[in-house]
Amino acid sequence: MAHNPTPAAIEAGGLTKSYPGGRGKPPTRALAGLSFAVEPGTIFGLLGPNGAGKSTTVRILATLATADSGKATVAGHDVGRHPGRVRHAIGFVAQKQVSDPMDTGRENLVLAGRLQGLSGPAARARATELLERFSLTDAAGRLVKTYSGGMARKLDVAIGLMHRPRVLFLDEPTTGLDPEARADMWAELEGMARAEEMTVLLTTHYLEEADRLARRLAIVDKGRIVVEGTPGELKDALHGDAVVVELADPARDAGRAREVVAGAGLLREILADGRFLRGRADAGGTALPAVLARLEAAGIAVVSATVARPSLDDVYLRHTGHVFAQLEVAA
Ligand SMILES: Nc1ncnc2c1ncn2[C@@H]1O[C@H](COP(=O)(O)OP(=O)(O)OP(=O)(O)O)[C@@H](O)[C@H]1O
Repeated sequence: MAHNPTPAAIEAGGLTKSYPGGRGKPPTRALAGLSFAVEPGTIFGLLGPNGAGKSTTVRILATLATADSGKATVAGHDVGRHPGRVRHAIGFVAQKQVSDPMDTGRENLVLAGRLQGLSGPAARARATELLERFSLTDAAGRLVKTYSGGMARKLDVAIGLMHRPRVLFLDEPTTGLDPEARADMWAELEGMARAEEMTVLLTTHYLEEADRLARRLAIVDKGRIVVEGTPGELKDALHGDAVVVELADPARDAGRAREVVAGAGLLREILADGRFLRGRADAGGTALPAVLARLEAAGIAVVSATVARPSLDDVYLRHTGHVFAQLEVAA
């Protein structure tokens, strides 16, 4: 008998979506045939700059928008045919605050639970559990308007979890948070995903966030997925470390330095970039001393030299052809 693999918790196949341009302008193509699948119980990251199509994808999967073509299932339900079943199985944490600032944290949670169909005692018990999980117990009785941005964001995530969804959509959970609140949120989300055994689809425009939280991630550019894999796989596929040498007198030496290094066969993809000579090597730590020795022998002075493992920035550049812009959205 054929082995029946575990069905994906989220499956998107060939999604397309255009928005009308208005005033005779051509339509905006937000999704141009986007496909991916998420294994149950894992965090999957959709990574891309503003306008790449991440929110549109999440809105279609959460049944808040319809695709022009393509197919999607969430928790085994077709989003087009059974939107009610999908809604029952998911939690959706949008970018906008959903809690009521004039209620306490606990009141917000209990009300959300009641709206989602929990009994009073069940909603109160779940609220207590989630307040504890997100380190909000001490603030539970305070009005949300007194919360910091990070606390309000954590409360929003807790609201999305009240009915124990099997799949959680998190749309840019740390946009607008300061670095300390962001790090705190990452730690909370890691613990939450483990404890709740949920599937999480996270959209983000922070490379570091995807690297830290996602088991697998896909880079979205212009409405399609350009590459997908674990953060490690994507970085390893770049083959080798980045070696960077800063020249003391680039105007005089850059061309010759490039020739010397290329001639020795120590680096590949060599690029003279202003003061810097960049290249790749399988083992940067071994290649660098040899590169420096050759340059010294050729009388070329060096100011500094570094070896770095490839980062997701390098992955992004390789697959999209442009540098990742870390766009900060004002809170
Ligand atoms: N309601 C709409 N009407 C017209 N165009 C839209 C609408 N929503 C999104 N778009 C356009 O579709 C494209 C994809 O937008 P989308 O919001 O999905 O991207 P995103 O990657 O989520 O970006 P962000 O990080 O800003 O949320 C963009 O060009 C955007 O301007």
